[in-house]
Amino acid sequence: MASSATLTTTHLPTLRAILDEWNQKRPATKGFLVPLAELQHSPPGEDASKDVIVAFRTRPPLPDEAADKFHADADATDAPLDADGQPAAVDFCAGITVTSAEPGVFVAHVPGMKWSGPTLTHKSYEADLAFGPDLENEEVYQRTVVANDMLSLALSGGVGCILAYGQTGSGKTYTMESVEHRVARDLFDQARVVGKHLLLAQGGDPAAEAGDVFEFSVTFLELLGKHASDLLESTEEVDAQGNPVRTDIPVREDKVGNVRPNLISSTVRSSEELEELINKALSHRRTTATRRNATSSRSHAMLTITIKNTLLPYADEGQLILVDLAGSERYEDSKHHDKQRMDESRDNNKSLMNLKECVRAKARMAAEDGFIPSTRMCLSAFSPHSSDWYSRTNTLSYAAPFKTAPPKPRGPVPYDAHDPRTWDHDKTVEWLTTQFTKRAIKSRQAAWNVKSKHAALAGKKIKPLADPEPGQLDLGVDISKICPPGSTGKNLGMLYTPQFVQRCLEAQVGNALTQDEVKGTAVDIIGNLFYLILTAKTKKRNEIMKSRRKLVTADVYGDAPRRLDREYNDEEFLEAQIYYGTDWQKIIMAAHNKCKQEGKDWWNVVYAETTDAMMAKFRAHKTAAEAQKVEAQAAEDE
Ligand SMILES: Nc1ncnc2c1ncn2[C@@H]1O[C@H](COP(=O)(O)OP(=O)(O)OP(=O)(O)O)[C@@H](O)[C@H]1O
Repeated sequence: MASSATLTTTHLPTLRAILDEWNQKRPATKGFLVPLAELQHSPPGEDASKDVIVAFRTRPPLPDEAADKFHADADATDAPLDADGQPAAVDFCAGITVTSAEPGVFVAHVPGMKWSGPTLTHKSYEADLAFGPDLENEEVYQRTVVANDMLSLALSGGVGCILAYGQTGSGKTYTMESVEHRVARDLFDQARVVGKHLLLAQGGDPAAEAGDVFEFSVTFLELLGKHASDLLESTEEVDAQGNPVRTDIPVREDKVGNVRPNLISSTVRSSEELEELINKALSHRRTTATRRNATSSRSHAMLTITIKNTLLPYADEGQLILVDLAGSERYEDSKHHDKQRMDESRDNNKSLMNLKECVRAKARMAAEDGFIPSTRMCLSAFSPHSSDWYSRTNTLSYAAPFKTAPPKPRGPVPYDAHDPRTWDHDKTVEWLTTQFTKRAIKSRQAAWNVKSKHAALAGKKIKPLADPEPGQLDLGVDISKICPPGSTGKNLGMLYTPQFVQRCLEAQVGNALTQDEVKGTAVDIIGNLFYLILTAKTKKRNEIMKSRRKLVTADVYGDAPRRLDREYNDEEFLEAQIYYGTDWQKIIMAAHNKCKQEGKDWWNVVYAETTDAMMAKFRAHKTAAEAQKVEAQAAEDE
């Protein structure tokens, strides 16, 4: 394994020739399933939204970037020079080719070295969508947010979340800012459409201002290292880099484990107001010129739009969460940073690792539970350059947990009366009928009580209420419309409260229940269903936690050598690389060359042994440094 820059710089002409040959032989690129023009005019169908979507995007090379990437490294002694002894002009060398847009497939061209000379390994990676360098932001937005109906999902009380992850300078901010502006552009129009639909379902006035059905509030959080701040807070003070100095805000956990940063929540009533707020927050975001990116956002930024349905004030609030994560940095990206930037990079990398673990845990839970309640999207951004292959592998391994396969069909699940996820259609209809029957009996009794009271006032007595004949009770709704053929308890459990309420309103028949009664009953019933699901999930989760084997990181992280007896976590691996600096690659290269001479197995034996030894040295250094620190502290205390 050679240093990415060294290997590709020295052997660029050969690598380009191999790439050309591969390009000539490969089949034509597959496009998207639906042309953009059709996508824009056909609203997404019922099943258009997926639970988890992984999208790749690679940007075009920027002017002069290729030369910079290959020659900016002061340590690169073997960079080709021109006749004047200056670094020779370097043309772009592609590190990624999109071979299919949907399903997304892109091929990463990984440089390597054999005795016979440099090699390129063409590794395929799959996602739901892959956006090549020529695609505009509008198309990316249409095919991610619009095609997956994320705005309607949030307006229906659901949660839509997009996380942009990738190496520094790969195009996350470019993509996410464009998504944010387009959400601001479209959200209120979409709210009017959905609002009108809701008003109509309730027999309300369709001409009424449907936009008033929803209330929108916005927060914008910035996380930089261990500091959280509010991007909507204005401040006059600036630091040495010209970035605003903002006060840290407390981040607390509530009783049920939700993390609650203490942010200003601003109400917005129109596209213009939302756009203004987004612009204000983005202008407050800290950026620094780094070697990889002249305007590198050094922080994670999280825009949350919370949507309250005023027709159903007791229902779940919908959320759109758009997260532009700080760029991941390798040693090569960060070695010219000052101490503060170095600390930021370390904290950023650490938090990205932690987030990855959370995503993995959530994805596994969802797969085990067979129940995923929202749409989440991981938008992975990639540099197009051949020299960035290592970071690319890292980004791909980051996206992997998102792609945790949806729960596989495991054959019929045994029926459990206390777990709606196990109910088939008939059992679900039976349960709904019981629920509405209870309500109808209550209403009937209440109506009889009123009549009886009136009669008593008039000195009369009315006949006692007879038990209803089976099947004769007027439930006020058509259950077959609430639970149409094929629909099960699990399907109902995936609806959000407003969606279920709307379904019940549309299923209303006769006069047994007023609209308000249908609404109230629907909210109670879906609440009961959620409660049953939550209880069943908690019970199952506890069982799983008891029996869960220790997770082995090797199956997800990809290329770093793993040994079951001596696991490296990625954070430590990265710290070790920073500690070794350029020596890291030198030691690896020397071991690689020796291994080739001796004809040993590189990947499973020599690479693993070499990194083991380096990690041991790094750990010893860390222990000694800690001890020194303690000693120095003790001396200072004296
Ligand atoms: N699809 C694209 N088309 C044209 N230019 C792009 C594209 N994507 C990114 N760029 C440009 O590339 C540069 C880096 O992009 P951006 O700042 O979005 O990277 P980033 O991943 O957010 O980096 P960091 O993590 O350092 O903040 C910017 O100059 C941006 O304008």
